[in-house]
Amino acid sequence: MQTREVFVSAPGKVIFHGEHSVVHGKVALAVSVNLRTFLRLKSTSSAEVRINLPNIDTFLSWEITALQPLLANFKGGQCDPTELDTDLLKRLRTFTGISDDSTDTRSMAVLAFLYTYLTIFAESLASITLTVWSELPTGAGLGSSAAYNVCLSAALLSARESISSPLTPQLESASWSKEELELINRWAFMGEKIIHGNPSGVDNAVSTWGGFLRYHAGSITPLSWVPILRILLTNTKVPRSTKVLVSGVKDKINKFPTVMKPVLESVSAVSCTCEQTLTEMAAHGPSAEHFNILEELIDINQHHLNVMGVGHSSLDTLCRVTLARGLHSKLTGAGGGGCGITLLRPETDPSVIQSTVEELKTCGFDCWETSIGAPGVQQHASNGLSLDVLKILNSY
Ligand SMILES: Nc1ncnc2c1ncn2[C@@H]1O[C@H](COP(=O)(O)OP(=O)(O)OP(=O)(O)O)[C@@H](O)[C@H]1O
Ligand SMILES: C[C@@](O)(CCO)CC(=O)[O-]
Ligand SMILES: [Mg+2]
Repeated sequence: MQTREVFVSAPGKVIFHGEHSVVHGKVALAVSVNLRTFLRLKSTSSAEVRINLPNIDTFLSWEITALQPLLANFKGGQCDPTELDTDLLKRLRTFTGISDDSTDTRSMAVLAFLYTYLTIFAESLASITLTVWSELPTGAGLGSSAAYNVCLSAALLSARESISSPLTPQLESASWSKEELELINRWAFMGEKIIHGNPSGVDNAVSTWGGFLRYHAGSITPLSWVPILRILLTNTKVPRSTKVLVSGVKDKINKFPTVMKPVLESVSAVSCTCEQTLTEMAAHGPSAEHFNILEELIDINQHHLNVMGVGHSSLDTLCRVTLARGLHSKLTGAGGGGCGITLLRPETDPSVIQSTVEELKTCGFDCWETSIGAPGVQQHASNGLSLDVLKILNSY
């Protein structure tokens, strides 16, 4: 391994429509946001692997000689992952003392990291230190797990020289080829399986590719023709676990298949109608009627998500406060708390936005206007990062 230092970053996302249904093969529409996770990987000579995760107050290291036996029965040489190696994951759980039903933040982050590190470096475990820091709230529906997994995969694959280093001396930031991005995405999906249990793959796809995507049963279609949309993001700060919520929806579908399947189908139709409307808006210019349709679709989907059991009283509050000012909101991501999105119309008066944000803040929520369509995973030169981010990444 030649690498001394690698910097990468990957964005979070909002799901416009299709969360949960997408896990069951339905259509979702999602877009990257301008909040990113950053990672610094450094080669060391300490004969250990170290991970610093300041967002979750986790700073751990393992001796390479202690990790090596975990690979004893490993089939090895996996250069393109398709399935999670459940034997290795089981050995990792025993090694770390993390039980099968554990969903706590630190356990999930550590398992995903060790699994990705061991499988990528199986042939020769390298001495490295990784520091990951994110602008995204952890576990709030904005794809923090996907951005984490995409950064891990990109940095580890790059350090292992399984993918190139796209940076040239003239560039501050650069991305990889289509084939290399596909590999990063597939590896990140393994990490998502560890954190989400049964992920659809939409979150890691958006974090890898960036932009606005239609996602359907593993097939990713970038939407290049979309109008400029203004979105208010609200974090209710109610903690939740995507894994637990996804598994709750599955239980409900198994219990009431004839009741729930039409709901999933209807959400899929909402995604398709939304896509159609966005395409028309981009082609002919947005009209008030287009915005009426987008708002109605938001309301319909929010009701469906409540039917799936992933609503929360904090999200009801968000919908009520915004609707009182004529604005429409829905949860985004796995729900159960976490974040919601509110669509702003071009004619929405700035004073209305300001008073909405103020009232949401008095409810104890964080609320801000976000910009969407950020670039996907990137490698950075140190001068391609802001001084603030660099200071954090270099302080461990
Ligand atoms: N900055 C980070 N540092 C360490 N671990 C992180 C970080 N961001 C995310 N994680 C890991 O991802 C987990 C959160 O994943 P989860 O899927 O529950 O939420 P999310 O990805 O933010 O929301 P959603 O999946 O609904 O978009 C955390 O518990 C932690 O294990
Ligand atoms: C709830 C879900 O649909 C989206 C989480 O952002 C889960 C997934 O697609 O993996
Ligand atoms: Mg997640």
